[in-house]
Formats: sequence, structure tokens, C-alpha cells
Amino acid sequence: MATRAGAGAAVAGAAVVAVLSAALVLYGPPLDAVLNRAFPLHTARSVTDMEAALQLVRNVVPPLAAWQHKGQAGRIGVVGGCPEYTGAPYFAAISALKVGADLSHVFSTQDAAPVIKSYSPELIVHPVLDSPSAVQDVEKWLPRLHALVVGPGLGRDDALLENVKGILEASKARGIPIVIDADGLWLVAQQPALIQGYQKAVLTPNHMEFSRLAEAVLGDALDGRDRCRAVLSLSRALGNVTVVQKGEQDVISDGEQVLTCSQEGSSRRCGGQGDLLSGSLGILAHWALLAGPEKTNGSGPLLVAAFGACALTRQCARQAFQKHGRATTTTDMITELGPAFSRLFETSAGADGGAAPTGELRL
Ligand SMILES: NC(=O)C1=CN([C@@H]2O[C@H](COP(=O)(O)OP(=O)(O)OC[C@H]3O[C@@H](n4cnc5c(N)ncnc54)[C@H](O)[C@@H]3O)[C@@H](O)[C@H]2O)[C@@H](O)CC1
Ligand SMILES: Nc1ncnc2c1ncn2[C@@H]1O[C@H](COP(=O)(O)OP(=O)(O)OP(=O)(O)O)[C@@H](O)[C@H]1O
Ligand SMILES: [Mg+2]
Repeated sequence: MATRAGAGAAVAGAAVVAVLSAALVLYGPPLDAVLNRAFPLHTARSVTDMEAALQLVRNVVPPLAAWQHKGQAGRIGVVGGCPEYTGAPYFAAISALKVGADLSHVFSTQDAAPVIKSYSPELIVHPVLDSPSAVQDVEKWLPRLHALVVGPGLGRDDALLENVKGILEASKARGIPIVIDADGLWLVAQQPALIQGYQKAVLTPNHMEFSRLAEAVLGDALDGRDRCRAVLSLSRALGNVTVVQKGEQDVISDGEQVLTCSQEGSSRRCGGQGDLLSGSLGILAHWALLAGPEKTNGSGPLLVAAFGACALTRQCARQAFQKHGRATTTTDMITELGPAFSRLFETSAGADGGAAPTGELRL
């Protein structure tokens, strides 16, 4: 057992957290004013800053308690999976489960479904995405879902993307939090209006996906620009949709604040790590919105959830790399989800059924 401060020091290494003043933006000052005010903080490398952000994540993690019944910890849907890509929706859906969701659904094409099921008996897989009634087929499940992750392994077939447009509209109408990744971002780059102003959406672009979105929304790929400024600009242009730009550091903004996560990860860039992140974010987004702003100390719940998913993904990468080195793949990282989550977020209160927090982190 180690104190939280001790554990923080162990995981701190390369974490940088920059917090921009939300209040400034609420009154609508120009971008430069926000950034000028923020950058002195951004350059600070501090365990306290990282600890503060990790603590906000801990605040929104629900305790494991004997009174809960199946489903209460979260029911997540992943929209993706086509003949070419079956791994991505699996990675996202199993990650949501291993972070703590009770049920994880996948809505895939008909022929991808048996393949995805064969990877895991734990996933509920609906072979509906290429059906003419896809939107209605998914819509009837929406009342039972707490969050959707749209895009991992979706592919770019026009008919499928048309169905996903309908699913997005139906989900927005119900106020469901939506994480959009991979080919879902391809769709948003074609039609940004689909998520414009929907503040329960989180976009998780990699380098290439960010350039595509920035070009579509701002008319400039923003390559080589300051990343905090670029992510803040894109988020604002989309009407405060939360944007997570993945990279050497992950930069996160909801148009009001910017967080930078430099939790130590690994130098392996094998495919699927982004899927682990988007699935984890699906459940963390639900928890953070449920917890409410008092638990996140005024920061946007989705900003906190995104920081948590980034830190967790990077910690999994680090732990897996320590064991497997160059041979590390996303499956090895998924094995680390439990230990990495405990190391970063689990207090003894979370594990023993909701007693008062003790300020200690279980290692
Ligand atoms: N095991 C699986 O099933 C996996 C499936 N994946 C899925 O694969 C699909 C495609 O996602 P990707 O992230 O691979 O996207 P892309 O197909 O756009 O990118 C593939 C690779 O080509 C590069 N690239 C793309 N456009 C380029 C350009 N114009 N110039 C130079 N290089 C370029 C990218 O950087 C990337 O390394 C998504 O549905 C995604 O979810 C990935 O998540 C990885 C794992
Ligand atoms: N240069 C880097 N150094 C450290 N971590 C990185 C680096 N680039 C990306 N990551 C981390 O890897 C994770 C996935 O990001 P990546 O850019 O690989 O996503 P992706 O391309 O969408 O992945 P996928 O193959 O699942 O589609 C994120 O948590 C991110 O923090
Ligand atoms: Mg990806």
C-alpha cells in the first residue's frame, strides 16, 4: 500500500496538465486572451497538476457496492465493425467492459458480427448495421444505453455511413453522450453539421483525422501549429464539442479549457490503441456526466472523462511495454486495463463498497 502522493510520484514522470480558465471564456473573450492567460500554466510540469486532474477522474468513478444491480455501472454501445475491420469494435467494446461497464453492445454489419462474437462471449453483438432497417434496429436499443462509441472499424461504405447518420440523429435526440472515433470522424469531416453544437459529443482524432477535421471545419489543416491553440479552435468552431487530439501528448479541449495529458506511455504505435481509448472514454463519459459538475470542480465532465481515458490508455501502454517490449500489441494493453485503472484511479473506498475516501491509492 502506498500513499496517493507516492503513487502520484510513480506515475507522474511526464504528465503535464494545463488548465485554462473557464470563466474567461464564459464571457466570450477572444482566443488569444484565453491562451495568453493559460500558457504560463501550460508550461508548468507539476505532480500537483497531474494529481489534481487524476483526482477529478477518481471523483467520478462510481464505487463498487453490494446494492447495485447489473446495468447500473453502465451500458455502452459501439457502432462499428465491417468485413475489413472486426478488431477495432472488439477492442473498444471490451475496453468499456474492463474499465467497469456492466454491458457492452456492438452494432456491426451482418457478416462482421459472428467474427466479433467469436473474440469474446462477453460482448452482445447485433448484426444490423447494413440492414435497411439499421436506424430503427439500433434506435430501439438506445433507451437502454448510457453512451455510444461511433466509428471503430466502421469503414467508409456510403450506405453504412448513411445509416450511422440516422443513428447519430436519434442518439442526439435522446441526449446520449457520443464518442466519435476513426471512420465516424471521416463522416463528421464530410458533414460537420451532424455534431455541430452537440456538447455531449467527444471527438478523438489521431494526427491524420485531426488535420482532416480542421480542414473541413476551419478551412486549414492547422499542421505544425501550436496544438493547444489548434484543438481549442476546433472545439470552439464545432460549438464546444470536446476534442481529444491524440499524439505524443494528448491535447483535450471543450472550447473553454485545455488539458494536456503526457502520462508516460510507450513508443509502440501498433493499431488498436485508439480503440482502447475510445471504448474506455465511452464509460468514463457516462460516469462523469452522471457525477455532475460538483465532482469535477467546475471543469467540464467530458474534459475530465477524456483526460482519464488518455491517462489510462497510456498507462496500459507503459505497463504492456514493460512486459512485452517491441512485441506489444493492443491485446497486451487490454490485459493491463485492470491493473492500470487501479494504479491511477482506484481508492480503497472505490474497492470496498463506498466507505469514506481514505486518501490512499491501492497498488
Ligand atoms: N484491428 C482492427 O480492426 C483495427 C482497425 N482499425 C480501423 O481501421 C479503420 C481505418 O483507421 P486508420 O486509423 O487506420 O485510418 P486510415 O486508413 O486513414 O490510415 C491508415 C494509415 O495510413 C496513414 N494515412 C492515412 N491517410 C494518409 C495520407 N493522406 N497520407 C499519408 N498517410 C496517411 C495513417 O496515418 C495510418 O497510419 C478504422 O475503422 C479503424 O477503426 C484501427 O482502429 C486499427 C485496428
Ligand atoms: N507519439 C506518441 N507517444 C506516446 N503515446 C502516443 C503517441 N501517439 C499516440 N499515443 C497514444 O496512443 C493512443 C492511441 O493514439 P493513436 O494516435 O495511435 O490513435 P489511433 O491512430 O486512432 O489508433 P488506432 O490504431 O486504434 O486507430 C493514445 O492514448 C495516445 O495518447
Ligand atoms: Mg483510430
